[in-house]
Amino acid sequence: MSFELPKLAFLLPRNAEYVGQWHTVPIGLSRQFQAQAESRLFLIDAALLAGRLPRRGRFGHKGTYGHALLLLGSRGKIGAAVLATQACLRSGVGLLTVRTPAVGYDILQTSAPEAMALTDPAADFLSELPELTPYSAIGMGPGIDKADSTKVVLEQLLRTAQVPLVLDADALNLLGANPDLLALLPPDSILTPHPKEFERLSGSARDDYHRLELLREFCHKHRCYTVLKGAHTCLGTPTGELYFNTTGNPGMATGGSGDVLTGLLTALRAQHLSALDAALLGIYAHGRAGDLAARHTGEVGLIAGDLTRFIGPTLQELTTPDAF
Ligand SMILES: NC(=O)C1=CN([C@@H]2O[C@H](COP(=O)(O)OP(=O)(O)OC[C@H]3O[C@@H](n4cnc5c(N)ncnc54)[C@H](OP(=O)(O)O)[C@@H]3O)[C@@H](O)[C@H]2O)[C@@H](O)CC1
Ligand SMILES: Nc1ncnc2c1ncn2[C@@H]1O[C@H](COP(=O)(O)OP(=O)(O)O)[C@@H](O)[C@H]1O
Ligand SMILES: [Mg+2]
Repeated sequence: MSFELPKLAFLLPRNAEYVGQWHTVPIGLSRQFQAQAESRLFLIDAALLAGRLPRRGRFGHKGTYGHALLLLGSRGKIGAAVLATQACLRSGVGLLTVRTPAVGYDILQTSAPEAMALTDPAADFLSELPELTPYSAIGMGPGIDKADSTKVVLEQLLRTAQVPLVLDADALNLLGANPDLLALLPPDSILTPHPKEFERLSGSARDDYHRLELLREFCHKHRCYTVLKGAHTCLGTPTGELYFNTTGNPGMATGGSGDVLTGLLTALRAQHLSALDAALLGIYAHGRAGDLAARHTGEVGLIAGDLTRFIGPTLQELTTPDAF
């Protein structure tokens, strides 16, 4: 018998095998999984998220909603920077500053005039960390590439940041290639690897069940929240819970979808949501935006930029449940 993974999480006591995004799990392992995970498996659905996203106060101003810094892009991958920037802007942040290499300046200022551009002195890759004092959360990764100068920026960020971090893409690959940097990870950072990036961070998994075990170990060891992305994105927490997402569709299997998630999560962290609330809301809203977008474009025609247009309605839906 086979079940989609989210349903499976609650059926394991009776059904010791599952098939889903993570394929088939041997019967013994499923029992072991169930035994270990008793009551620490959750679905990310609207019910779980109720009350987690505060309404905007009548007298709120841009200072109320935080100032995010995004470190993004390299030559040829400024598109990733644009996508993360637009998503961040659509996710309620009060102010956004974007750091790209110089090659990104004109593109960013044109495609996202609401964001401030704080251009790196280097032409093609990030090479210097800016002053961090103004910011309430920092996201780094989409499109940055793995230049030596960018590794130095990441290390400086990990050593000096006093505010929540969201790390994605080559920020994760640089951590994987330089595991000593993992010890510098500030507690409650959010990491957003897809399975290949997660493999670079924590080694290869024997099977999909083992990958979830590695996820648990990784989050515990590094005191971080890790968003293992896929068809049923799974959030691992430092305390061992696993949360499986229920939104999203295969139309989101298109370049840049993950860059959008980085911008969204950074905006939520900048607004002073806890790492857990930001991760749960961000994961769900990202998939839900994909579902709303697909109603307009179809799954086949969906592109990552479409997601950004539906983040607003999705977050509205989560703050005012009766509005739709
Ligand atoms: N417009 C722009 O500027 C864009 C810029 N971008 C930027 O490019 C950079 C490189 O990012 P990247 O993720 O494409 O490269 P990489 O780490 O080699 O991983 C690719 C491999 O991972 C795997 N894989 C992925 N998902 C999986 C899953 N769910 N389940 C299983 N496997 C999965 C899969 O491996 P395969 O199965 O093919 O062996 C796939 O081939 C990054 O900085 C990003 O921000 C992009 O966002 C695009 C738009
Ligand atoms: N089949 C799918 N169903 C639902 N969501 C998906 C599917 N495929 C990919 N996604 C989502 O799309 C995003 C892809 O992220 P990522 O691999 O980092 O892409 P990129 O680096 O191109 O932006 C993730 O959030 C993932 O959960
Ligand atoms: Mg990615």
